[in-house]
Amino acid sequence: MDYYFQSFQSSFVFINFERWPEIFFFFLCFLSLGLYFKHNSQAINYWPFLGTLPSLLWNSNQLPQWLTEVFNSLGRGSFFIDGPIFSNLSYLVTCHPQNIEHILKTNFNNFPKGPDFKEVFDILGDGIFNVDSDQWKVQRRMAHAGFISAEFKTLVAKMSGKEVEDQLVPFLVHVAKQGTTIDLQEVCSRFAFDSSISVIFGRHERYLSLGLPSNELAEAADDAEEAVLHRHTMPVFLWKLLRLLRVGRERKLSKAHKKVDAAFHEFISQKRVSLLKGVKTVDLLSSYIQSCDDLAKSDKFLRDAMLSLFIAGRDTVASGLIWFFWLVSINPSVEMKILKELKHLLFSKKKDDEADQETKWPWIFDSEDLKGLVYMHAALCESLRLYTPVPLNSKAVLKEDVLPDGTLVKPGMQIILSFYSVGRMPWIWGEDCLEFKPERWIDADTGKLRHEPMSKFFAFNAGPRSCLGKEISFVQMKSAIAAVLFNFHIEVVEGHHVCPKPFIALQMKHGLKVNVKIRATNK
Ligand code: HEM
Repeated sequence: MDYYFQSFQSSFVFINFERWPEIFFFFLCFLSLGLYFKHNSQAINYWPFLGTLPSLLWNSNQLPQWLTEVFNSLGRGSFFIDGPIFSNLSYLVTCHPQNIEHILKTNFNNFPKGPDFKEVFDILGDGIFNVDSDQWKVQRRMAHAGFISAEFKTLVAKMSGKEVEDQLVPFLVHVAKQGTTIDLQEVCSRFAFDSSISVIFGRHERYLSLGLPSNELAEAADDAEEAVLHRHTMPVFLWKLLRLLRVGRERKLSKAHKKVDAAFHEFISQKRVSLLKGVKTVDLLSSYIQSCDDLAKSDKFLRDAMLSLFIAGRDTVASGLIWFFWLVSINPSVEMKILKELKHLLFSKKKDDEADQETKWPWIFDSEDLKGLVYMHAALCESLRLYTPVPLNSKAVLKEDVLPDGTLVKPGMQIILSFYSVGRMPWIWGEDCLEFKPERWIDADTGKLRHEPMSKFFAFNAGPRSCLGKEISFVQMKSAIAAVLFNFHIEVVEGHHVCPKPFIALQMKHGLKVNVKIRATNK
């Protein structure tokens, strides 16, 4: 025992304490290299001192794809991203369906959005996306009341049909006749903007029309979203400093903020006036104002609430549509099956004496009829699975908890739910997970939609905070899809490179350049 004590003492003497910084440095190097070799996979690197932060920053422009690569290379559904030593920065990233279910449903109260989310998305104010607990409950109750009203649902169906008939289809007819190449992503984005404004404010903006007019609100929203996204690619202190100094994208954001505020305050005051005059309109803003809730007396409350709904509806629907059109264009057999289903629907609607008559062109389907189309629904779900419009979601942790896959999470930690990766894991969807196969949603025996895939499909979130606009977004997307595919043939320009660009919703980095051909009239 003495011997050990003495040798311990002598080694103590041997260490020159004036050189402790070097010793400490070498100790850290040793530790970090150990971690580097222990944890490194091809897709993620644990750097000495810096943790995984360099990998995260390096891949911040293609986060959903990179996270998917890491999951695949590690061969598991959860991993940690750690910041530099002593930084306290720790993210758990997961795509494990049971973890996601646990976080979004089973132990919902333990995983709020947290204050960081609100800080980055400060432009949304106290809208539904930015709030937790009681504030969220109030917003959810008011929004829910608007969404479930039968009158509102009827109006959405009517308005979607009208936007398709009066704007989308005439625009494509013109393009097809001119033979010009267009960016279909821009068309989808304009269509979604108009749909969103009509559902929320009952207004017809006609952002999608010949000549592609400019629109201050749409452009301000784009600028704002781009700047908010940019905040994710730099340390918090840096974007806060840029905000304080009002330079770069932060300057753009502040200008966009003012423009959005001005437009929304104008829409709100006009709506108040028209409701006072007794003009009856069915839209979400009217439903909030007429709710008689004290909160609805505040223009600031309405501005925040409507802005969240606007962002929720515009970007997601545009994203859902563009990836669908692209996937269908490169999978002609799927396109044929959708057309077959549409033709069948059309002929079943024709009266006996009309059966032999030429079908009027362009043909616009009634959105109510589209609800029953199994194959189209399956194809749309399949496209949302592969190109999930909201690729990532983030949650904070209140109390320590163990997730179903055994991962321990602690207060202060941030969790990233990678919905994009969920759809691309062979162990979740099978070896053919990267293939566009609507059939996986259909029961081969009954020909009906299968329920099982829904348990691992998080495109619309899940649990108490699941998407309130799911039903109306299907109505809007199906109306557009049916009209576009039935009346036109979309050809992607040869050599056009398609790759995802995360925006608030998943977009195409280079847009989608297409030529539009008129499809031969169907009898
Ligand atoms: C393809 C279309 C859509 C997709 C994929 C989608 C997806 C989602 C997702 C993932 C969330 C959770 C977001 C979060 O927790 O941060 C969400 C929430 C929400 N969505 Fe959608 N959405 C779509 C369309 C719409 C539309 C058209 C509206 C309404 C105009 C809408 C209204 C909402 C609302 C109000 C919430 C907040 C729910 C809450 O926090 O309680 N969504 N949506």
